[in-house]
Amino acid sequence: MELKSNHASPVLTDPSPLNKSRLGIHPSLMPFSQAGVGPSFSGKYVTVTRKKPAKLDDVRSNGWLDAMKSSSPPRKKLNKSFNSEVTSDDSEFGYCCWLLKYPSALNSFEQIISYAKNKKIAIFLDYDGTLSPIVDDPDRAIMSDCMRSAVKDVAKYFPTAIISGRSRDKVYELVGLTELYYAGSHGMDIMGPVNHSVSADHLNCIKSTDHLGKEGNLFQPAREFITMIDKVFKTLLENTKSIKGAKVENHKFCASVHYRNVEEKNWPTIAQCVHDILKDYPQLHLTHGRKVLEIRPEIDWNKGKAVDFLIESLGLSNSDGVLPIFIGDDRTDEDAFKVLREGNRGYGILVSSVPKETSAFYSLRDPSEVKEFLSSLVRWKKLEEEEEEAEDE
Ligand SMILES: O=P(O)(O)OC[C@H]1O[C@H](O[C@H]2O[C@H](CO)[C@@H](O)[C@H](O)[C@H]2O)[C@H](O)[C@@H](O)[C@@H]1O
Repeated sequence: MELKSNHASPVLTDPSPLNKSRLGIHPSLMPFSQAGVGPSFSGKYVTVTRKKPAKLDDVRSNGWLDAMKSSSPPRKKLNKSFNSEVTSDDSEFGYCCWLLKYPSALNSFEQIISYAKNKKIAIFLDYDGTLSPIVDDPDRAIMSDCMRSAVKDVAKYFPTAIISGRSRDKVYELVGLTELYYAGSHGMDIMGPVNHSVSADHLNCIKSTDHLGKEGNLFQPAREFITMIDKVFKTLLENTKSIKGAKVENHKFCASVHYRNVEEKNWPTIAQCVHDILKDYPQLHLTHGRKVLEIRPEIDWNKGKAVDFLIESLGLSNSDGVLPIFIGDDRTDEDAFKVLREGNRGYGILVSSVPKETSAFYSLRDPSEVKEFLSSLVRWKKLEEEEEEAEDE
């Protein structure tokens, strides 16, 4: 592990960004071009040219199981050379070493705000594992009242959006704050501010109204897939119903199969169910989340593109005076971290209590540190505004 600190400038070299094969997806299941294969959709972002994946008899051989095992960090790891459990002191040491590369955003707060001075900050937040702790039952991933008020406060000072893997309706129901923008299904369902130039540029972007009747720009680049995802969801529900602990969710533009509560000996069966579905739908592909397999449309769209879309919608693109900050904990958040890092544009902050490979720039240990970070931003901004007012008087 490289121990050199990288916190001298907001964005440095990308530490070997994650790619599909490293996420455990066998190359034979990765999308590749073959003209004329798959339906032709009209949307600007649909790039369905994938051939059916080769038949794999055993999901063990294609890397899915390895990816499933590593998809949420174990609390303790075995030290193979000594055949003993790594002590918590060892884990803490490993975490401290990792912090040199991905410094705590709390400890680096002064540095962050000195870079943010005279810039307009835009905040992008993931939900699960970031605003709410990871729990066994996805329906019980409740955000605390103090986190809700921290997010509400932050939205008073900075444009703030939630970008979640859940459906937009579900994440709105969980967060319940009208002052935010919401993107569901990993950014495939965005309700952003009205911006006429944006809707003209993007197909599938229409004027719409939100839950409270407020007008916004609704962007759904995978609209054509709604019926297909619903069908896939129903099949998954049927095919996994005998697997104890399995849970399937329909997020409208993607479907999730949770195996957190499934005995590990049954994980191959879960993987096989998902694998069998993907064989029938070459227009869809797999991504791995935290103890969850997700089936998504094969379109060129992700949380990173959603961040770009929202920045543009907010009228903040093409400006050096903008500092986007994305806070997330999941592999799907890496797309957003990469967009900010590669464009030298802002800060990705990974929420993790264990060392992880990431394209984020800073880290926070858990949702309670996320809350502290958001509150610190609010305190700093308030003070800055008070000082400006005092100077004007
Ligand atoms: O992008 P996110 O907002 O982080 O959503 C990602 C997934 O979050 C949920 O699952 C995860 O959190 C659950 C509750 O803590 C946990 O039980 C599960 O194991 C995690 O994978 C959600 O249920 C998924 O559909 C989202 O894709």
